Formats: sequence, C-alpha cells, structure tokens
Amino acid sequence: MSSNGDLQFSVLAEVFERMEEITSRNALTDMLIDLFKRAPPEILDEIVYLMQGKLYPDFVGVELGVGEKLLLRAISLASGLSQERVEELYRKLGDIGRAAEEAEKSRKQVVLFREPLTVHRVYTTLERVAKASGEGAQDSKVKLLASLFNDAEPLEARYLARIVMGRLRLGVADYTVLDALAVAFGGTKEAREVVERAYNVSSDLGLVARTVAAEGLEGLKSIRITVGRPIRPMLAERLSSPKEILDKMGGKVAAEYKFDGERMQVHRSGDRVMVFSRRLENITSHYPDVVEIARTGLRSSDAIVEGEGVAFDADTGEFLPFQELMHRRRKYGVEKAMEEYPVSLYLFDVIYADGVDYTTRPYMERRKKLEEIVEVGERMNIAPMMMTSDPDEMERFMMEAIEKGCEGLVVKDPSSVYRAGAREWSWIKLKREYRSEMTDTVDLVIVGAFHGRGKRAGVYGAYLLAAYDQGSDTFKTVCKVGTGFTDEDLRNFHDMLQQYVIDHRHPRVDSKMDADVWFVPQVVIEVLAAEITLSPIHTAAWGAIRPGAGLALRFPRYTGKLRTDKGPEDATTVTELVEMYRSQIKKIEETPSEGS
Ligand SMILES: Nc1ncnc2c1ncn2[C@@H]1O[C@H](COP(=O)(O)OP(=O)(O)OP(=O)(O)O)[C@@H](O)[C@H]1O
Repeated sequence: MSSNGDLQFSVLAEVFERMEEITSRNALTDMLIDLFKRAPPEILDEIVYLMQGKLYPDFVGVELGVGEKLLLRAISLASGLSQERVEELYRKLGDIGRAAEEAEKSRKQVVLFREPLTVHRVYTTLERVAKASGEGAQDSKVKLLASLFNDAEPLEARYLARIVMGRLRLGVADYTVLDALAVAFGGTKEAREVVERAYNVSSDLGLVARTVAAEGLEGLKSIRITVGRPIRPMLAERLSSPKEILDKMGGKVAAEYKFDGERMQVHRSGDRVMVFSRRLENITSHYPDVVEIARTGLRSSDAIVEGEGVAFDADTGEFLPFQELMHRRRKYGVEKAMEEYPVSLYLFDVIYADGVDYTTRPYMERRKKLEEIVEVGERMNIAPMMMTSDPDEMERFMMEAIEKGCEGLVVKDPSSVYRAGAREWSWIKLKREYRSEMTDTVDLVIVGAFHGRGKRAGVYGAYLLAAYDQGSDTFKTVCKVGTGFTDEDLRNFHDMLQQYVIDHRHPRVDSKMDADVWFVPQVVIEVLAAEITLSPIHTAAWGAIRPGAGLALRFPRYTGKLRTDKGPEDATTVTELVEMYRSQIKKIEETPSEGS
C-alpha cells in the first residue's frame, strides 16, 4: 500500500470515512496511531495537513482560493456531466462531497486509463492550485482540480471536494494528533512532553509529525525556535485578589500593567518583520506601523518579542477600547485605518534574541534583556512593572493601571520560565473586580481642558469632566474625555469656553488631576461610558466605596448632546454615580462570572 515514500489516496479516504463514524476520542486516537505507523514518514506532514483540511500550518496564511462555482466546474469537466447536472446534484444532496462522489459514479466519460491518486500527488496538485495567480488563474485551477477528479474513485472524490472547500470537518484536534504521534513513535509518557514541546515552539503539526516519524524523539529536539515561525503563547491563570496571588506565588512578584489590546508576537530578522496574533495568524499586513516600529525600535535585528498592540486616539494620546482595533483587521484601506487607529506597542516578553532561546531563562533575565533591546519611544514601550510582596501596594498599582486605560495586572513569578502554549500559575491576571456595561448616559460639567495635538492643535484635545456633589456643593472629577467630538464640536467648544477660562482651578472643583486650562464650572455635556470603576485619581465619591479611591468612568464618549438645558448643579450627582456603581456590582454578582 505504501511504496516509494507515498500512499494511495484511497487509503486516506477510507480512514476519513471510518473517522466520520467514530464517536469516542480513544478510538479516534487509535485510528490515527494506526495510520501514522502505516504511512511513510516523508509524507506524514502532508497527511496531517490534509486531515485538518489545509496545506500548511495556519501561520503561513495560504489559502486554496477555490470557490464553490469553480469546484463545480472542475467536477463537471472531469465527470463529463453538465454543470447544471452537477449543480443539481449538489442542491439535492446538500453536500459538495456527496455531489462529487455521485458525479464520479455516474461519469459519462469513458476512462481508458486511470492513474491512481496518491497522497503526494493530491497534495502537490493542491499546492499548485493555491499558487496559481494572475491572468488565467481560474482556468488553471479548474484544470488542475479536474485532473485529480479525473483519476479519483467516488470515495476519493468525496473527500477531495471537501478538502478543497475546507469542509472536511473530521474534528481532529491538534492535541489528538499529538497524543497519537507520541504513542506511535515514542510509547512513553515522556514522549508526549517532547512531542508537545516541539509543537509549542514551532506551531507546525506537520513538521512535528514528519520529524518524529523520520527521526524519532531525538530528532524532535532539533526543532528549535525560529524567527518567522510563531511559537504558541504562554497564558495566564486568573485570581480575584492580590492576597490570593501572593499566597499562590509566595514572596516577591512582578506585577505588570495588563494592556487591553491585541496580543502581538513580533518576529524580526534584519529588515523583515512579521507580526502574529494570539491565535498565530499572520497579521503583518494589517499593521505596517508595528512593522516600522519594530524595525526602527528594536536594538536586536534577530529577535522574537511579545507585547500588546493598543489603539490610541492620535489627537489626545488616550487609549481606545479594544474593539476599535478591529478596524485594523480590514483587507483594504489599511493606510486610512492606520491613520485613524494608530497602534502603540507595549512589550512584555522576549522569546528569542541574537541566537539565544530565552524561553528557558527566568522572567527577571528576560525582562532585563527586553529592556536592553527595546529603544523606548512614543510608539514602543515596555509594560510598566513593579516588584512587590504587599497586597495593598499591588492593589494601588492595579488602580493606577486601570486609570491609564489598562484592564488590570498580569502578575508574574520572577523565577518562572516562558512555557510556550501553557496556561499556568506562573502568570496570574488580576482584573478590576467589577465589570459590566454602563447603559445610562450621564451629564457632566466641563471643569478643565487639555491642549490638543496633531489634528487638534489649536483647539482642546480632551476635557476634564466632573459630577456634582450636593453635600459639599463642589464638582468632583470622574474622567477625561476626548472621544466622540466632531471637528466642528471641537472648534465650537473651544470658542464657547473662552468666556469661562480662569487661571487656576476653580475653588468649587475638587481635582487631583492637573488640567492645562481651567474653567468656571458651567457647561454640561452628555457622556456615555463603558462602565464605572474605582480610581486612585478621580475624586468623585472619594472613600465612599473604598478608602483611597474614587469613582471614574472608563472609556467615556461624548454623545453629541450639549445640555444647554442644564446648569452645572443639574449635572449627574456623585450620589447617583455611587448608586450606579452599586447596581453594577449587583448585576455582576447575579450573573455567572465570566470564564477565561
Ligand atoms: N503585561 C502583560 N503580560 C502578559 N500578557 C499581557 C500583558 N498585558 C496584556 N496582556 C494580554 O493579556 C493576556 C493574558 O491573559 P490570558 O492568558 O488569560 O489571555 P486571554 O485568554 O486572551 O485573556 P484576556 O481575555 O484576559 O486577555 C495575554 O494574552 C495578552 O494579550
């Protein structure tokens, strides 16, 4: 069955057919073990890719580029059935695989000679289909596919069609393949670890399969971290208080800001930079600015670093909510999206640099290396970190992080290595305790402003807003807002506010934050925010919920409504904010806590 390093495609098709009927994971693993042992090592990578309905690992980002219409044309060409007939079969059966199979069964062309399909031929032909581009690409794709269907038996045609359409859906998870490889070529418990490590540092299941089949476990040890090939990210566990974290880790820990953006694994080799997402897709084309930042800001020209890309408002410099980053995931108009939603990179780890694999080095050493190789600038920075063994200090650091637009902290064990692909207790995330959507708008008083930069030069870029405190008849700050204003709003606000400018903080304004310009509290605007959080900076409800903390709005946005109908004392009060905060918590406690 296997000869000359190849395998009949029919063998694979039969295995696929049996897999579809299996209901237990153990049986599925056994079947894979059997297949892996029978297949020649040279094509085991091809088998593994095809089994998952792909040609390469995901990070390569190559697609077949074959739509339904094109595939139906190829089936029609090979079977001699009219295209209408093939389409009708597809409509009737509702499955393109079954349609291809039926077409094959009732093929009109008399075939004098069939060259039996092999796995390697299927694989390499599909590679050519994927690579066909430019003028006439569609026709070449049809011809190439038809050449396969021409030689396919009905069962082979079924699976061929499904692979091509990405509808194989055998549900063979990466971990099932790893289990099967470990048993087939190792047989010991240790084998699973070696196989998994090779996978975690390469993210390439096919490569791992072929290597272990050809060279055994020893061979896998030669799979090393390589620039250009993403490694599976280390993940964090979660606890809800600083004390629990300190109890778990013991001693001094390293607490870092947890930025709320998109995780980016940045690979650089000379002038070439690649960016991979948390799910290891190649997202380089969406982030030309990150490419440039890495090219100019990394002192090592051969490195893999990890960090969080955070979108910010170009005019105010403030972080934007995570969702705004999705504007960067478009296919066209990347340049425009890049201007509207620029990204700053906050690095938190180094995986590889100048020929050294840092994953086996302790956190403190990695952090030191990171500081060495990162040229800190406006667009590239290192996540702020503090070493602490005091829960109160950690709590304050978390509030500071949230105040700056972060989600909380990721606390790390200073002696821990980088465990690719693992979610373990050496990284623990601490998010703000309470999280829910704020659906009500609030009306707040403009008490200060900050000079605009960039496109907002000459007008105010952001405003300091306050709620009204009836008890003391003062205005307590709750947020800085720079989002939601049109250019016209900004000009109008700037002009209108001139009459209220004073050269010091108004005595009825209670603020820990220093504004560039202060106003007499007069103008009221409507604002919507994501939620209310505790804050070490804003003075509203200071100490009411927790000593040393006030309340703040997270991600506030001007709704476009200037409340000329309200005087400053009609603004939302601090008491109302406390109420809103409490009902928020109640809602959280009543809903099941979010999983990770
Ligand atoms: N300083 C930091 N260190 C590590 N991860 C950070 C840091 N800042 C932000 N992050 C982000 O936090 C994530 C760590 O949390 P976790 O491993 O649970 O990932 P997750 O499942 O994506 O969770 P979440 O939804 O909380 O981001 C990382 O994937 C990364 O994107």
